[in-house]
Amino acid sequence: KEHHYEWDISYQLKSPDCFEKLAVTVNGEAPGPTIRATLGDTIVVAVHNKLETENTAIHWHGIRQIGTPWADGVAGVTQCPILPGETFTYKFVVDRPGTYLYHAHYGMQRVAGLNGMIVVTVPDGFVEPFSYDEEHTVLLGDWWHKSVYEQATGLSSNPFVFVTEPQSLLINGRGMFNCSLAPSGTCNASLPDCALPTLFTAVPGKTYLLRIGSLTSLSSLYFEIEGHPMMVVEADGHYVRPFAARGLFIYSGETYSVLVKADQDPRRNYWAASHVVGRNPSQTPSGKAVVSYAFNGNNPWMPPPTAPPAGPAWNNTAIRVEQSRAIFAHPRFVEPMPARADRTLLLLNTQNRIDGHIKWTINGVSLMFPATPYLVAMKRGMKDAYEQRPPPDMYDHMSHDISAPAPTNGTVGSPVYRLALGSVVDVVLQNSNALNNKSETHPWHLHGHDFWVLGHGEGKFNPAADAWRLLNVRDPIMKNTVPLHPDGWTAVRFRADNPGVWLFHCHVEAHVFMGMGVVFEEGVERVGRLPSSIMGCGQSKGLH
Ligand SMILES: O=C1O[C@H]([C@@H](O)CO)C(O)=C1O
Repeated sequence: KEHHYEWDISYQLKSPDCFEKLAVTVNGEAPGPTIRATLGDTIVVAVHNKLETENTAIHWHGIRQIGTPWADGVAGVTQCPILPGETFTYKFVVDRPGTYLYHAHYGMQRVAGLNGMIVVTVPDGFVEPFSYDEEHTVLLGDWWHKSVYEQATGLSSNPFVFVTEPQSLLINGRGMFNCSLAPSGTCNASLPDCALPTLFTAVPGKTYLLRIGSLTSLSSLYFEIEGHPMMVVEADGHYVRPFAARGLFIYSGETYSVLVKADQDPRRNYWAASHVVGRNPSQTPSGKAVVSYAFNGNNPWMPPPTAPPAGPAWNNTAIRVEQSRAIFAHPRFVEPMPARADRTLLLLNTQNRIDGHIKWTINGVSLMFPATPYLVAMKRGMKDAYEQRPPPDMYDHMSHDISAPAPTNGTVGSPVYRLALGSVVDVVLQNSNALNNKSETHPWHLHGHDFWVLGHGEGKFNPAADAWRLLNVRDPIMKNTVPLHPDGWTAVRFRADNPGVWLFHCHVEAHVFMGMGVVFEEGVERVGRLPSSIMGCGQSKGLH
């Protein structure tokens, strides 16, 4: 079945947390509509860029784009940006059930609000390893009152100005900001789109599947519902060995499905809350929504009688690592993993000062996209369109001290890891201290593939020692996004079996903007004829 959408992308004045601000919207809405389809369906989205003065591109996060690498939606990697006034049509197949996301992938535009969810259901007759009565989608976000332009300009300025912590956390596009903190006239609790929090209704006794996704730009979150524990059953489109939790740590770019039973006192309402973890949340109030039972006499708009839950200690890294380590494939859905890798990349992130600018580098290289999208440049053999020298597979892991800021400068460039088609690649992400002497959380997202999550560890991964023995090769979960925790490492394995050019990057919008990503290529010669609609910029001018 084909699903057709016509999307007008435009700026609109929105006040999701009562502060009025320009937001990039889909057909006037931010977040955009949820795309719903069944396994094997084709999605066709005609994107009309009505931003007047700004380009756009939309990435379908978690969709592997098998055979359609030009539809991945990353401006600079898989296509030229969509210019104001232009229409670009994405067409792709949803080939695995689960919960996925979409968002802008042009500069830092995602910060301005263009995001939403994709729900792919199983076909009739397919039995999932759990059951439920109804479902709700829960899209988590963070929100700034500064414009995306101010944020991007600060990051690329000398002196460097970081984006600061978000003013609000959003749940399905709604947040709560204390207006008394804002300059008068900018914030008003009676603005129509801010007056009420998101309401989730529940029928007493029913079991709900919550499809939770995070598209925060910076924040790592903990999501919980007062008095209602969760059973985690799906992650990034893969069934997990179910585990119970009071709440869920979720990182930007991840999705989880959890089961929640509506078995509490139906005569009152309950808070659902998101809290910042991993960074100091003192500037960011928790996100709040309300769970209300459909029960005679219960008023859905009555605030819950209790104080919202406070969430865990934001700086307790250990409990977050513990959750990461508790996620395994469901025993009946273990995807067989190749026993060993053909190639291992040890990728160290450092924060560096390059020509007076603060950048993130991976093995010394800060990624900057070339003017010609990689996919076009590589398929057409435009060798001077991007850096030909490959980036390093390893960093100097013997001598590098991860608890000290980077001692050396890096370079800014556009090199590519060229992977043999069909080969198995291990990637060990290694964290280190930024220039401020702190190690941060970095959720890494791989385009075009899922990876097996081999493990998370503390300190420095040492390939020569017995670090490999710590890895789970028995029932690793597959995901497309995984956190790299502070002061630690994360190891993943994937099969480079999807011809195309694929970004692998930190999903913190400011960090990828500062260069925290790498590009993989495999089998680009096997990619079918490129649509001319992805061309028109850089050396592909005139090929449009
Ligand atoms: O990328 C970042 O820059 C600042 C700080 O590290 C500057 O040194 C910060 O908190 C980030 O997440």
